[in-house]
Amino acid sequence: MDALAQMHFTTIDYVIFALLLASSMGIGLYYALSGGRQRTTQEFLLADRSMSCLPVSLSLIATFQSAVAIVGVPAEIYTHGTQYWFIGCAYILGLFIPAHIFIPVFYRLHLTSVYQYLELRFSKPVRICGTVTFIFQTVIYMAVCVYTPALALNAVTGFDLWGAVLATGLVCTLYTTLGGLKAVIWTDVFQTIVMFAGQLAVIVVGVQQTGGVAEVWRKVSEGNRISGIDLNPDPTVEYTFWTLGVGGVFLMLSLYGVNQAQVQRYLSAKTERDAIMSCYMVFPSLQLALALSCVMGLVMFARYCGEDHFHNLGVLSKNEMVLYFVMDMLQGLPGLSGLFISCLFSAALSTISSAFNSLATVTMEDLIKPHCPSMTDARATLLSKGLACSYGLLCLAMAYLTHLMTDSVLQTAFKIFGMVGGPLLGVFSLGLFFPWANSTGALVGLGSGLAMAFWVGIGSIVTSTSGGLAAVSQFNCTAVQLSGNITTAMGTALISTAMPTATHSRPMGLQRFYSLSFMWYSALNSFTVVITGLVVSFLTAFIFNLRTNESGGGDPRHSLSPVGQHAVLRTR
Ligand SMILES: CC(C)(CO)[C@@H](O)C(=O)NCCC(=O)O
Ligand code: NA
Repeated sequence: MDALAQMHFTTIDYVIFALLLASSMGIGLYYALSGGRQRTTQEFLLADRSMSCLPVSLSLIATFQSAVAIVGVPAEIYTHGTQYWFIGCAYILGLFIPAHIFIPVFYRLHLTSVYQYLELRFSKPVRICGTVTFIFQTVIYMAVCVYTPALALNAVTGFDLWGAVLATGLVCTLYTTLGGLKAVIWTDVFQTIVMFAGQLAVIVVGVQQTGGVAEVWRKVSEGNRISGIDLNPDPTVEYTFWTLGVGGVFLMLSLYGVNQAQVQRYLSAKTERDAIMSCYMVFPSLQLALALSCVMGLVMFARYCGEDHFHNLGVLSKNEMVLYFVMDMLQGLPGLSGLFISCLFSAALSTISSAFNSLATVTMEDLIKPHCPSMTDARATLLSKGLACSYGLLCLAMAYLTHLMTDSVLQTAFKIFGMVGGPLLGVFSLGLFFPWANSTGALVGLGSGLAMAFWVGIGSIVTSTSGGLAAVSQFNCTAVQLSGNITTAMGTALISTAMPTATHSRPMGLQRFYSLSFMWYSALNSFTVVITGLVVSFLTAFIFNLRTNESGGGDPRHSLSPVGQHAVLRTR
């Protein structure tokens, strides 16, 4: 670890990092003191529904692009090759469907919380269950998000772990509480630019130091990192075209279609057209973000492939590789490591600020307001600020629990999205696409979707076969790296990658079910909700019909009242 201990920040690096935090605070203060001064819930939670499409779109990509993706994707490319890049295909349908199906419905209903839709379409209990599920999902996700950059920074530079967690958590809590959604969106814009700039700078310097684009290309192709399209239909292989391009669409729908954080941004747009445009504009920026992190993984591979001192990486986890690479490469270039650290923290801040604001929104709109109909808007605004602040503090507490994290935060995030976001996508799809689905169906469906999610999810953790490691059959540089003293997860990853596929025994029965690729979690769990929901809706409608017929008739059409409700919803 000697090489690691030498890595330190210069003053200019600290200044750049401090500037990031200060500018974010500044934007928060500006929106606390300008406009309506955050005195109404309309302004605090929905930015007065006055935003244009450009800031909204940059804010949309910032929400789910956290430090998890910045450190996770390059590590994934480094160990598995470029197959992961095919997730870019899922962005097409994953954004087109929200733009033309979800946004028009939610925007025209003039919602504040997306869960109001569930009450209008089904019933109050469905709305509450949806909200609680969302709160659960977001709280664990944001804990991972605030912890990831702090942990990486601590491992590589010795920077105090809890100092970094506290700095992010507190700064973010402050500007979110002061400036409301306007501050959240405009800091997202600023932070997205810093994020792109940091990644781009590292790539440019990395390519230069490795000897140019041609040299990088030669090394990654010799190391077999450029993957062709993998059409293997086996659903237990982590990354194939099917898991990424098809399973990924459901992941994208649960994030960009029905997640409160994103829907709230669509709703803050000044017109429906702006909302749809912003969704379209996410496409190029998200492709850019994906390309930058994939290329970073390739450059990282090109730099370390076959180098002796690289065995140092063996003592790092997958989550720390990128930062090690960056600090190693940028030594002697003051300012650049500060820029990259700012990039990591920008990504994290923009994600957790969205989480705080959306959590405050749903708690206020779905859990508190319905019980206090006489509350004044001034009171509600004050309470929302208190909620945003409390969720910020809760996030710090949760980060403390994230000690138990697995070795890949990227996979952890995808599992959270699939296990909890998947069932939510299912409930909304049930309501939107199946007019005859009823409230009982939705409730039982959501329950079974979550049960299915935790069955497979926990099964995969217990048997720890989740997807296995898609073997890239030849890995030229492995031999050199394995000579180091490899004790940790990343070492294991390399060993498994290097293992010939033949020795990798195929799991059978339940084992096979548990080893389903986590990229399919969203699809599996949302389908479970829809199918169970439909079956239960038919059964309950049938029983209801029997009863009304027994009790001497009544109009059988009454049993189809959900259709009526749906029609009302559509014509509003
Ligand atoms: C969710 C996608 C695929 C698209 O936004 C990407 O941003 C990503 O890989 N996110 C990982 C989770 C995170 O960065 O927190
Ligand atoms: Na982010």
